Amino acid sequence: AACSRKNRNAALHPLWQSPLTIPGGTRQSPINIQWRDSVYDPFLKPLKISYDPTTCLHIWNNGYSFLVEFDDSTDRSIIVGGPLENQYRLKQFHFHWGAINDWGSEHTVDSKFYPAELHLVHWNAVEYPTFEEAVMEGNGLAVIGVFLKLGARHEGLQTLVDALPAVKHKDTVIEFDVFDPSCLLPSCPDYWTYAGSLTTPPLTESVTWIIKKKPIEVDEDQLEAFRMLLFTSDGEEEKRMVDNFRPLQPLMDRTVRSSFQ
Ligand SMILES: NS(=O)(=O)N=C1NCCCN1
Ligand SMILES: [Zn+2]
Repeated sequence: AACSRKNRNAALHPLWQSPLTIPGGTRQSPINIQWRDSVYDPFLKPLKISYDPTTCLHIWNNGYSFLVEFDDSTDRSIIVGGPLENQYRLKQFHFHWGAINDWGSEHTVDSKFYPAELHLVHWNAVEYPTFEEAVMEGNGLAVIGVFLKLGARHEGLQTLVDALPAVKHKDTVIEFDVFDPSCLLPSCPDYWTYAGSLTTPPLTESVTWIIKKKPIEVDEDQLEAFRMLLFTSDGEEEKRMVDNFRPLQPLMDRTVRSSFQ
């Protein structure tokens, strides 16, 4: 239904029943990254990633996406460096994708959508005791975003794709006990970074985004495997899990920095 201007803030995103705009929000995500407006920052360090594949726990369909969750009770899977002042612990990764290949990513680059986007979610366990507390703090989270483009089959992703039929319905889970998510990262070290928010509830403005410049390639069958998941629980009328991305948010008073010239 069309939203008139006056109650635009009351508009809810059909998928998450969450506000399209956070009242007073000044650093919401996702955003369009205008390449020529990003500013090279020579002081940005290389991002250092060290994941222990045995910290992988399970895959579950939470009704928005499918999440691969990790044991974040120790510092065995962490990232450090880049724009970050502390080290951050890996908690989970998940994806956003479209019904067709023309869209699906949350961030865009020069207004171009990719068919899907991977988010690796980390929290600042140096300064905060739990993920739930870190979610409420401006420097609480760091999310690495990786674009997926249509191309060659991705062998590392395939082990994940093979497990998806077991989590077809909302609130289903399958054990997944060894996986190294660094196989899902492009080899190129280049990234953009900016201060933003979670793109699904609680939408808090607690995320240092690190968006990789280069996409990874996946093939059509692998994208189709994402699209056969369901938003709905077993026994309900089936709704395919597609278009689970939040609309673009205003940049406001922010600069996107690049680690490359
Ligand atoms: N798409 S996102 O920004 O990663 N949003 C998240 N919300 C809940 C906690 C994990 N991540
Ligand atoms: Zn996400």
